[in-house]
Amino acid sequence: MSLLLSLHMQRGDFELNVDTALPSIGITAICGPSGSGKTSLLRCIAGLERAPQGMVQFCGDDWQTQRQFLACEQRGVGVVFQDAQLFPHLSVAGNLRYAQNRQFRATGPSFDEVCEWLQITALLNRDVNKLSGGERKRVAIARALLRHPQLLLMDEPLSGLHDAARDEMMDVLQILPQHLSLPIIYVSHSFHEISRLADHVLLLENGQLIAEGDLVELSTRLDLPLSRQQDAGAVLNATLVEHEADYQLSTLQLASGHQLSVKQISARPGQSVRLFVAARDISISLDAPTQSSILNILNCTINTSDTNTDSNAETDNPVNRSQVTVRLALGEQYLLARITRKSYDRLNLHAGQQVFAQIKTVALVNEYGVAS
Ligand SMILES: Nc1ncnc2c1ncn2[C@@H]1O[C@H](COP(=O)(O)OP(=O)(O)OP(=O)(O)O)[C@@H](O)[C@H]1O
Repeated sequence: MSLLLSLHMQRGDFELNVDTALPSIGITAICGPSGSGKTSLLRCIAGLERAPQGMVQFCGDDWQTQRQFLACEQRGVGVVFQDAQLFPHLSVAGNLRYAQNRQFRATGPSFDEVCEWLQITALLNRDVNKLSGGERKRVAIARALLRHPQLLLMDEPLSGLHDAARDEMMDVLQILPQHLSLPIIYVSHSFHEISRLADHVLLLENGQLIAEGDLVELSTRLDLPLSRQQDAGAVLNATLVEHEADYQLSTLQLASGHQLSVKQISARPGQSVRLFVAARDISISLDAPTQSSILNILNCTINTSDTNTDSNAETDNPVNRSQVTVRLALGEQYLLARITRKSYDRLNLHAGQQVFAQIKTVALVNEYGVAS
């Protein structure tokens, strides 16, 4: 663990309390609803804000103790804000050169490498005031990386982008950890973003850390708000088995031995891939369907169910709710299935029952990524 945090801060009615140790590799997401304290926590880590009772230590270096407080510049962190904050009087290249001339460390990626990863080489001579929202964000990330930070912090870097630009940005961000050996902390309220990008997750609610851990494990826990979101689902680790070139499909295998067909992906056999299976894309059958167009029919066991799924329902009584989220065990991994309470009752589903989960292959299109 490289980033030790003990942060306690009171602001009117809002109280932030976070004690944790974050991993030194990969992307850690800070996730939670609006006002839960995500940005406040990020700013405390960056040294842009001081929690009066706080301790921050990075790789053995004290950034904040009772007696000292290093400012952002002294911590050597790169920060990407929601609104990019580019220098308006400088071109794209000018913004990048400004950062390159103020590097925290000698070691780090080159100018050309960063421009290639962020796909901004063609933009270098452009006026930053005439860039699209997505382009501005990519330049802001490049600028942060060119300072050679030892930690990269990003606050909702995809906010304000339309769906297509958001997907493009996620493609770019997804490959960054493969090139960089620095930890990234990523603030977002979007489970869709987090399921694609993060390895480790901190969940905040009203300033309190309610859960923390590996995304694969947290994504299917029914006691956490992630499983109640509209876009809830399971993040799974799988291995690419083979490609079916004739059908433009690829076969993935889970640790349990279950196999899944997905749209052909650009990984090699044996390579690890991450897969996201949305809860709403799974249906449950008591018998193995034999005449079905659905390719992915997985034999699994009901682990547990959440009858309080539609949290916006007007009543707290589970009996009056329309949806149920069912957690299905595939060996050590889990899937979530979102079904109607009517189907749940009609099939008399219960924990321990053997069932078949059906997942349409086309529902898995674009929901995967090659693991870093
Ligand atoms: N400068 C400030 N002064 C006083 N209160 C603040 C300040 N900034 C934030 N707050 C309050 O602190 C709480 C946490 O805010 P914060 O911005 O950290 O939440 P968040 O989870 O990042 O929210 P969002 O997703 O809406 O950006 C909120 O109640 C907010 O109103």
